[in-house]
Amino acid sequence: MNASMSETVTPSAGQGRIDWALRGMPVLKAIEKRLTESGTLVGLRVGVALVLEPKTANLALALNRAGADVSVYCVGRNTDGRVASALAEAGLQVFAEEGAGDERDLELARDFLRTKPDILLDDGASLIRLAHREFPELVASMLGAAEETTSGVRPLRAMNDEGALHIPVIAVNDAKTKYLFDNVYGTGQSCVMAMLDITNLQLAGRNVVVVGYGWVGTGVAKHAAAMGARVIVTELDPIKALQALHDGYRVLSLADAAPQAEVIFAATGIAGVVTAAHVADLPSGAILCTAGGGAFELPMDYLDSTGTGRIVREAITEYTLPSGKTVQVISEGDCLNCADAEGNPIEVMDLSLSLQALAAEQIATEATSWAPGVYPISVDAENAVAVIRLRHEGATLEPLTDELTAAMRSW
Ligand SMILES: NC(=O)c1ccc[n+]([C@@H]2O[C@H](COP(=O)([O-])OP(=O)(O)OC[C@H]3O[C@@H](n4cnc5c(N)ncnc54)[C@H](O)[C@@H]3O)[C@@H](O)[C@H]2O)c1
Ligand SMILES: N[C@@H](CCSC[C@H]1O[C@@H](n2cnc3c(=O)[nH]cnc32)[C@H](O)[C@@H]1O)C(=O)O
Repeated sequence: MNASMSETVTPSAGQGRIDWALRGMPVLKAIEKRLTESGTLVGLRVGVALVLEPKTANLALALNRAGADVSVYCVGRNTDGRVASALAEAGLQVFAEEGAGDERDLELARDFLRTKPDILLDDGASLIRLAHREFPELVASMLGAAEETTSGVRPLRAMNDEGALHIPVIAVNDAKTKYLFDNVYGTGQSCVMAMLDITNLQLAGRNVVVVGYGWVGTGVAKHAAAMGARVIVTELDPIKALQALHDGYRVLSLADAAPQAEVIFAATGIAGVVTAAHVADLPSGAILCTAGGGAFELPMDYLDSTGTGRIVREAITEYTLPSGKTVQVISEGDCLNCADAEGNPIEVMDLSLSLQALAAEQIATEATSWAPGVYPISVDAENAVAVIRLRHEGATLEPLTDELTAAMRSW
C-alpha cells in the first residue's frame, strides 16, 4: 500500500463509535428515509431521553436529518461522554454529562424539558413523570411521548388508572419487535457479558440465580446456562416458574436459593425483590447485579447503612457486613449493561430504536386526536421493522396464497 492510500481522516472517538454502530442499523436507515421523504417531523421538537451511547446517537441524528429539532438527555451513569460530545458537535442540544450525580442529572433534566419537546422519547418514564410534576404547561402543549421499557410502562399505566396521565404515550416496549428481541436476546447477552467483563470471572460451574423469569430473566438464564452456569430461577408467577422448569432450570424461592447463590441477577423491575434477609443467607463473596429496572431491586440502603463499602475494581463495590461476610455489588446496583458496558447489541437496538422513530411518526400524525392514555404502537410499525430486518438478512417469507388462506379458514 502506498503512503497516499493509507492516509485516512480519523473521526473523533465518539463519531467513530457512532459510525460503527450505524453499520449495523439498516432498519433505522430505512425509517430515516421514510421520515425524510414524508417530512412528518419537520419543525417538530423531539426530546430523546434514552441511554446515551452510539446506537441512541444514531436515532437522534436520524430524527435530526429528517427535519426534527432534537435535544438529548441522559443520566450520568448511562451517558457515554464521547458520544455526548459528538452529538453536541453535530449541533444537537445535549443535556448529559458522563458521571454526573443525581443533583446535576436533575438540573440537566429540567433544562432538557425547558426545550419544550413536542414529542418525548423516554426510558423508565422518568422524564414523563418529572414533566407531570413540575412542567404542567409543557404537558398541556405536548403532542405525546413514547416509552422504551417495561418498568416505565408499568407506572404510566398506574398513572393513567388514577387519571394522572395527561398525554398519550405509545408503549414501545410492548411491541413484539421490541420485547421479544431486545428484552430476551439483547439484554440476556449484554448483561451476562457485562458481568463477565467487569469481574473477569468464569461462569462455567457457578450457581447463578435469576430473580424473575419474564422476558429479561428468560434471556439472562439462557445466556448464563449456555456458558455453563447452573441456573436457578425464582418467580412469583406459577406459569413462568413452570416454564423455567421446562427450560431445564431449578426453581426455588429466593430464600431457598440464597445459600447456594454465587451470582444473583435481579430481572424483575420491581423494588425490594432482594432483601437484607436474603443477603444474610448468601455465601460470602456472592455477586449481586441488576439486569432489570435498577438499583431499587437490591437492598442497597441496607448494604450502605450496615456494611462497609469499598471499590475493589472498576464497577465492583465490595461490602463487608458486621458478620464478616462480603458481597460484591456490580455497577452500584444499576443496570450493569447500560451503566458499565456497551448496552444491548447493535442489531437488537436497531429494532427498538427504529420503533421509537416510528412512534414519533405516529404521535406526529395520529396522536393529535388521541385522549391521554397508554397506547400500543401500530401493528404496521411493528411489522415494518421485522420486514426490513428480514429483507436485510436475505430471509424470505412464505407467500400467503388464496389457497392457503382458504385452508386456514376451513372447518
Ligand atoms: N437492562 C436492560 O437493557 C433491560 C432491557 C429490557 C428490560 N429491562 C428491564 O428489566 C425488567 C424486567 O423486564 P421484563 O420485560 O422481563 O418484565 P416482565 O414483566 O416480563 O418480567 C418480570 C418478571 O419478574 C417476576 N417477578 C416480580 N416480582 C418478583 C419477585 N419478587 N421474585 C421473583 N420474580 C418476580 C414477574 O412475575 C415477571 O415474570 C424491567 O425493569 C425492564 O424495564 C432492562
Ligand atoms: N433506565 C435504566 C437503564 C435502562 S432501562 C432498560 C432499557 O434500556 C434499553 N437499552 C438497553 N441497552 C441499550 C443501549 O445500548 N442503548 C439504548 N438503550 C438501551 C432497553 O431497550 C431497555 O428497555 C437506568 O436508569 O438504569
